[in-house]
Amino acid sequence: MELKEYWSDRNHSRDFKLIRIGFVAIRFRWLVTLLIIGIAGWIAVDWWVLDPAHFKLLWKVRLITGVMLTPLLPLSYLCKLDRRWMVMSLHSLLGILLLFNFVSLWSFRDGVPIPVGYVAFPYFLLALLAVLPLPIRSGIRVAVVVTVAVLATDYWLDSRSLDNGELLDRIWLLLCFSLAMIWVQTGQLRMLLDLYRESTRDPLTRLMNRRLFVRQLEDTRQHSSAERPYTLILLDLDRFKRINDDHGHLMGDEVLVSVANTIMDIFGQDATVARYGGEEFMVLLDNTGLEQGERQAETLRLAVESQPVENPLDESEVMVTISGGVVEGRLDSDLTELLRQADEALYAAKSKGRNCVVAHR
Ligand SMILES: Nc1nc2c(ncn2[C@@H]2O[C@H](COP(=O)(O)OP(=O)(O)OP(=O)(O)O)[C@@H](O)[C@H]2O)c(=O)[nH]1
Repeated sequence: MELKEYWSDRNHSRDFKLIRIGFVAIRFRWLVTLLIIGIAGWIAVDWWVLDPAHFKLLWKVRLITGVMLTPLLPLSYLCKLDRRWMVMSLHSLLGILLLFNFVSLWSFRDGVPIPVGYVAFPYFLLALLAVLPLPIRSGIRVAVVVTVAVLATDYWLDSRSLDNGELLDRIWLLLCFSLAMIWVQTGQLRMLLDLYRESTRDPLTRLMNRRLFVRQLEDTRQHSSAERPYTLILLDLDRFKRINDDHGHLMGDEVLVSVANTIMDIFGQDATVARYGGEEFMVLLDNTGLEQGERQAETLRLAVESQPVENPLDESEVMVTISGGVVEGRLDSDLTELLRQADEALYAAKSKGRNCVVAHR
């Protein structure tokens, strides 16, 4: 769990960014729907508590605000596609609501007592925005925008409040609500990150699982070109059942973790590595042709062969080897066919006697 993951979405993977934005978009849509109903529905309360002249002005303000918020509903569907739409939608929401806050408070400028629903609106807004799983940096931005707008509105409409303790009181209250909002938002983000990890990581090796790998593969395919192919390496541990049978499943697990670590040592951040099945691993090398991929698979095979795995129970060593099938993909590749070809190449490597790499040509 790293703090920087909570600080900014720059530290999130592309896949998680898309998932989070999708989640934010759904909550945003509900938020806007509730605000439209709430702001327009409040007309009934105003009719009850305000004098007729004041009511005549404010019901129009409320209705116009509701109408201004409505385009944000279809916009929220675009948010799922691009982060910029999300940022624009959030800014628009804040802009419209803070303008509503300004105009409605302005209508009370003649010394008419302000009903609590209007005084509390900015705090209510901060509480509502807590439902969005935003990183801390975005939460701070929202809090600063709301705080500055509320204080500017106060100053503009009632500069008297600067002379007494009211200003300090407001700042203090806004700070408390802002901190609570950021705290809840971070909690939501953490929950989302935890759920994402649970559903995309293999618990034993901590590599990504097959589900996420297939999504990454599709993403790589879409960004590939004739000059920029990608290569898949399907790896399978040789005679792994025998290791389990001879040394126990605990040792089998130890071997899987050790091979996963070796793959990560060899490829590091340059590749997408997944535990594809029980004793199968998949490596995706972006911007890599077949020959280069084959060479890298061979380097990995040698590394695994030269690193026996120590049995934690009796400190004996177990020799491990892997076989690999290598295949090159293009923009127009059918991924199901590509995976079938990788499987075929792996099968050929097994048939050749194992502990070798075969490329599909
Ligand atoms: N310890 C352990 N074993 C696993 C795990 N997942 C799958 N296996 C075992 O992996 C073994 C795979 O065996 P096989 O498919 O027969 O393959 P193999 O013995 O490696 O033989 P070849 O692939 O033909 O070289 C099975 O015994 C599974 O029980 C796991 O998470 N931990």
